[in-house]
Amino acid sequence: MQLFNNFVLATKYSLTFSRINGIWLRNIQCRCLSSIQENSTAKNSSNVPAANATERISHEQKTQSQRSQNSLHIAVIGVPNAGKSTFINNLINHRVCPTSSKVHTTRKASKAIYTSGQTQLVFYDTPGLVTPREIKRHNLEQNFKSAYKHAIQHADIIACMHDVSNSWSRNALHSTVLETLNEYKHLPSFLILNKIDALKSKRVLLELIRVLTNDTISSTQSLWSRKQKNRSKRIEETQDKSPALSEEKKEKDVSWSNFQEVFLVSSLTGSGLNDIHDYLVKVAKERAWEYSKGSFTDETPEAIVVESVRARLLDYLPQEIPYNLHSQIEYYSEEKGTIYASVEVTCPSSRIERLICGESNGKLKQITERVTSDLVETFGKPISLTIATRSKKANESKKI
Ligand SMILES: Nc1nc2c(ncn2[C@@H]2O[C@H](COP(=O)(O)OP(=O)(O)OP(=O)(O)O)[C@@H](O)[C@H]2O)c(=O)[nH]1
Repeated sequence: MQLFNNFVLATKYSLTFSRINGIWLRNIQCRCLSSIQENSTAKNSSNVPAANATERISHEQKTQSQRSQNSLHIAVIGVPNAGKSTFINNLINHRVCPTSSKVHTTRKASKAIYTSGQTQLVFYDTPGLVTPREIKRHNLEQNFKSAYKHAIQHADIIACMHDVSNSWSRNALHSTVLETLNEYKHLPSFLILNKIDALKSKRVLLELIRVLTNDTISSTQSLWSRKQKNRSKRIEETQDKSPALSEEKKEKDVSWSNFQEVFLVSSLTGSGLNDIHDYLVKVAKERAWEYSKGSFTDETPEAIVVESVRARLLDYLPQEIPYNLHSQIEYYSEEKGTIYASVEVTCPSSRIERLICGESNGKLKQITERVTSDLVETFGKPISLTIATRSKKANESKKI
């Protein structure tokens, strides 16, 4: 449903193309979009000394309102392509994390922030959990594996995303996921069975819940709304018992016994996301917000532009080719409410560069259009984007 909304929003943009100095520019005017706000820490404002009575009152009011603020930091983990970024974007109803149909779209842990009522949810979108072999195969950065650790260390709870659409892998939690859950067993965790829309028969889900939770959560229990009453008690009990559990009881190597809850969702269609939202709001901790109300991410706009280009290159180019490209920002500015950005994509050879550009630069134009509309959704502002390709060997560049 949320995707449909995005589509409706997208139809409100008027699109124009212009070619300046041989460069295709696509200017998108959007009519009714809110603007993304700069991140600023709300926390620090409590340290400002009140200079006079009025300031003191407003300071006290602020402190009072901070006292009633809740927040929760959620690390979303899972194997590559499980749907972590899609889940976060659709739960917070804002396109913050780049997504693609290929694995390893997310290369570093980034935050997506959602504030509703008194509660601020901070999601950590983490790179897919990988083995050293996969790091080599997909030319991943050396710090790829440690990126999610940094995220989990700052999390209050772990959301474990499991793709049920793949009949080969759905019957077991991946070894990297189990290793991570075990390493951070002091943190509460919950299981998300994602992509249920792709299942022909939902009956398989009951057995999956049984197997993946080691029979500790039954399918009827997994409906969160039915067990809210026992929730707090159970979290405390599990947290106390976690270390002992791991010593006394050996986990089956496909399951995890300490999940607090199980949710069945389709991140793509939005089905089941409201239940997770309500659950997270309920378990949020009484704590002052770290970000101001309008913040959606802690990423710089330049980084968002580059990552969005990278994500669409993954979508549009075959096999391993996009993994060998290097994208970097050439230019970024904002003038009169419009973003102007240029990204350079370095290709390993002119053959690959030709492949990206396509006949008469048709493919590069398509990619540029797609990234542009992604970025309009993210920033809520018109954007004029240029993607330039350059071959490492030929040292010449093409621009669209
Ligand atoms: N059918 C279906 N597809 C989904 C769902 N959620 C995500 N996808 C698709 O799965 C693919 C991967 O989604 P991402 O959100 O990029 O996955 P990720 O886990 O962040 O991937 P990495 O960056 O590799 O870690 C995309 O093509 C999504 O459209 C879902 O609920 N149903």
